[in-house]
Amino acid sequence: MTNQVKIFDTTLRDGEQALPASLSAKEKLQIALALERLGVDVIEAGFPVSSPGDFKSVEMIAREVKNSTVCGLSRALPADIDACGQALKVAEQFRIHTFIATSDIHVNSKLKKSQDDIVEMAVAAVKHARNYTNDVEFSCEDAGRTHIDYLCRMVEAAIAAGATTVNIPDTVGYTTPTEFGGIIKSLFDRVPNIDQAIISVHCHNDLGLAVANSLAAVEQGARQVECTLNGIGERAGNAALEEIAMILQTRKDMLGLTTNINSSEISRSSKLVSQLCNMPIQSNKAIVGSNAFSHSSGIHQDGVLKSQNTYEIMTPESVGINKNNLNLTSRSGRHVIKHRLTELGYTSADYDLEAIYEAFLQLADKKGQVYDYDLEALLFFDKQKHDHAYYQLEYLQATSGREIVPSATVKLTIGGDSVTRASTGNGPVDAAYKAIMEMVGHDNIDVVDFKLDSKGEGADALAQVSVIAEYRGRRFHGIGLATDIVEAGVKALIYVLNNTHLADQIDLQRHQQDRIAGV
Ligand SMILES: CC(=O)SCCNC(=O)CCNC(=O)[C@H](O)C(C)(C)COP(=O)(O)OP(=O)(O)OC[C@H]1O[C@@H](n2cnc3c(N)ncnc32)[C@H](O)[C@@H]1OP(=O)(O)O
Ligand SMILES: CC(C)C(=O)C(=O)O
Repeated sequence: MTNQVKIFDTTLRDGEQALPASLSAKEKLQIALALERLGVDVIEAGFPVSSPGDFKSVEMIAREVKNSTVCGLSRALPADIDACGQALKVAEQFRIHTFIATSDIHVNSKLKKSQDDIVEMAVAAVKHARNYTNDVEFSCEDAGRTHIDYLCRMVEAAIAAGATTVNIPDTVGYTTPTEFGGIIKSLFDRVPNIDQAIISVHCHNDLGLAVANSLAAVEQGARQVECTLNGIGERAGNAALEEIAMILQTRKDMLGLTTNINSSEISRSSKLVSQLCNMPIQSNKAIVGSNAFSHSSGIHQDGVLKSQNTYEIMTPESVGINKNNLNLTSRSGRHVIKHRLTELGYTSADYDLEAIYEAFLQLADKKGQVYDYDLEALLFFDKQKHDHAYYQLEYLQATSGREIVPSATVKLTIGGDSVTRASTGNGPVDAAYKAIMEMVGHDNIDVVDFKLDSKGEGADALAQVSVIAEYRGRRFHGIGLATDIVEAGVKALIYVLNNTHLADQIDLQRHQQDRIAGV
């Protein structure tokens, strides 16, 4: 048996299921490219049949990603599998992942079919997927609560039908490590054709055991782990990729296993996901929490100063965290910005130095000192900027205070034309939003959530606003970052508007294609 464990990342599929609003195709692509740099073997990019937007983003990722296998999920239904095949066919290497539940509770109460019917559907689905690719994964949903005899029967049938990876999910995070490891061991002991497929695991964190269960499975021979960055996913989430990767790397002495993960990419990939998904990382989170490499008590600090490994079992650098000792201010030049970005793990292909430097100077003039977080935020927003964004903010002035009516004047570029409006409201953000909505003419956008966070250190922190808005029955997420709260709020709304505009365009294209096809 190989000592290589494949890392199958499902941040864009199971992870996205946990978000209150979908990511845009562009955001998903940004995450997919980060996952590729991180070295994941398989990127589960989405569930193509679920919506035209998901189909498009899977197709876009399939086209752009070259060094990881791109995968799409489907129920055990021909139409779902066909959607995967269509969306993925542009990829250099792709996998179709099909699944059906096998536990009594799901078979009887949800699928309402017999066990024989379910085996038949699974076999037919795997065979159908093999018409598109030789790389087919089959999952027994809720395997953790499936009777072991039936699970063995299903795994054997799926492999005989052509599944090259068989995944054993603990869908509801119910099992304990000894129990889950035991399930994997039983499969290896009892399924006669098991060596013809890779056994994979997909553990949820309902009892906080997702990583421990995945590790127990690997110790029993599983050679693929499904996981997500920062552990995001349905309910309490999935096994955290960064924890699995660093356990295997740090305890190679005991486990003797390797992965293809380039661990120095972990920190910035994790930040990107946290930022785009608006899912803050708890400070004591293993590997990527802000306290993961901080030492606060005297005995620890003394130990670390004498020898870092007294209290650090891995170095911050090994996960891409670099300690900064250069102060970045408006007196800094391009060289130091480039140097710092290189230290943070970015290459010149990741940014436009002139654009970043200009944004940096503006920020430094307002803030004095610019921290790593600020620099990464500038990079992040630079990447977000579409050169031809339909809606762009040109000018904003807002007034508020006691005993006056809050008002705002906003100038936007809309599809290349400049438009200005002024409005009043119950606060400056409300006034600016009213002015924008009037210009945009959307009375069907409903802002359902507005969250303000401070990002960075102390009173110097930047304001980050996250907005969720409903538009034509779907939810869109936007983020805005600025030294000024009103500006951050306006940028977040404009971000949403650009995403709704892209979604409208995808729908329009789809209608045109349907019309041509005579549907
Ligand atoms: C454990 C997991 O994470 S599984 C992945 C979860 N992800 C998603 O659900 C993606 C988002 N979902 C969607 O967009 C929609 O639910 C769709 C497009 C997939 C399906 O929508 P609808 O056709 O309206 O069906 P709906 O979601 O209401 O119900 C699911 C149906 O699929 C059936 N089903 C569920 N799993 C499977 C499966 N693996 N194979 C075949 N059928 C299945 C259910 O029994 C139900 O069928 P029924 O209508 O005959 O009762
Ligand atoms: C579809 C499968 C792999 C899944 O997400 C689960 O069982 O949790």
